[in-house]
Amino acid sequence: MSQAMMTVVSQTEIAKDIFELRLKGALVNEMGAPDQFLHIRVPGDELLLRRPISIAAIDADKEECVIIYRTEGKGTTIISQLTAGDELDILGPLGNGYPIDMLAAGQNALLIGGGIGVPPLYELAKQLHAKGVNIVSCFGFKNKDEVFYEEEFAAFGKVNIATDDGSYGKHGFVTQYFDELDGFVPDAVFACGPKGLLVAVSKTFDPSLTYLSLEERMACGIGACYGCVCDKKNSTSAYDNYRVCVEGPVFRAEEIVL
Ligand SMILES: Cc1cc2nc3c(=O)[nH]c(=O)nc-3n(C[C@H](O)[C@H](O)[C@H](O)COP(=O)(O)OP(=O)(O)OC[C@H]3O[C@@H](n4cnc5c(N)ncnc54)[C@H](O)[C@@H]3O)c2cc1C
Ligand code: FES
Repeated sequence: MSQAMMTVVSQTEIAKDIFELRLKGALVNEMGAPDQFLHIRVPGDELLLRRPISIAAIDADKEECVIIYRTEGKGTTIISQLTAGDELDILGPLGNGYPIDMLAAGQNALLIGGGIGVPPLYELAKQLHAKGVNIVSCFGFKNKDEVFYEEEFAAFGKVNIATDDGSYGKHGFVTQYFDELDGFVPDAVFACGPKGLLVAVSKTFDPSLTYLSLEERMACGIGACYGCVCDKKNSTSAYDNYRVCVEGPVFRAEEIVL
């Protein structure tokens, strides 16, 4: 983990309020595991706390990486105004990403994402595909305007999409369609998205084979403030919990209480 400046290569709005930001810098050489995150200092003097955003793609040859984020408040709105050549102060890469060593060529991985939980699954899909793992992706979005990266994921396997209002793909929550996987039996399940989605995933699939990426509000991002704790299964005291920024953001479903 280092703190360094990275340069904006490009910024594109790829769906409603969803931005794809490509960054360049030596920090990319430290990136590896899918779904580690960057802790970004928002330009200007107004906002003290860094904002955590997952790494969506790593291009080591070009020393570039991609983050994809939704404008939620002041911080992400300021970041969305950056253009090529601007610089960002980044701390990272932070956290433990999705493990992939336990999967071998020919095994099956199911990727499940909700909204802005989809981006961190992209680097995962890339790395699993390179290993020869079969991939099926199931993604849920609010509506057609917010759908993104369908084609990019389709390069790695089948993509099922559902929208809350039925304006694209299947109608309803993506979690309603887990029994329509056409006989695809996952050897591991990887999910990222809102808590309701993570709860449904952990109830549906074997929790020892299911990896969930959690999002908690963060302050330090490096384990010092305990601002991001989540409940540990079978914890022995109120102080026996996990810090999402250090022990996570990815946990096996059987390790945590959602
Ligand atoms: C490990 C990690 C990875 C993340 N990766 C991504 C990503 O790849 N793409 C992306 O769009 N977002 C991601 N987030 C969420 C992102 O950090 C917040 O949306 C962002 O910090 C909001 O900052 P802001 O100043 O724009 O909004 P603020 O003004 O700080 O908040 C605006 C709204 O967003 C909510 N919010 C703020 N932070 C979080 C959070 N951490 N989790 C849930 N809700 C939050 C607030 O409750 C409020 O309603 C990630 C969060 C974590 C912890
Ligand atoms: S954000 Fe400070 S311990 Fe996780």
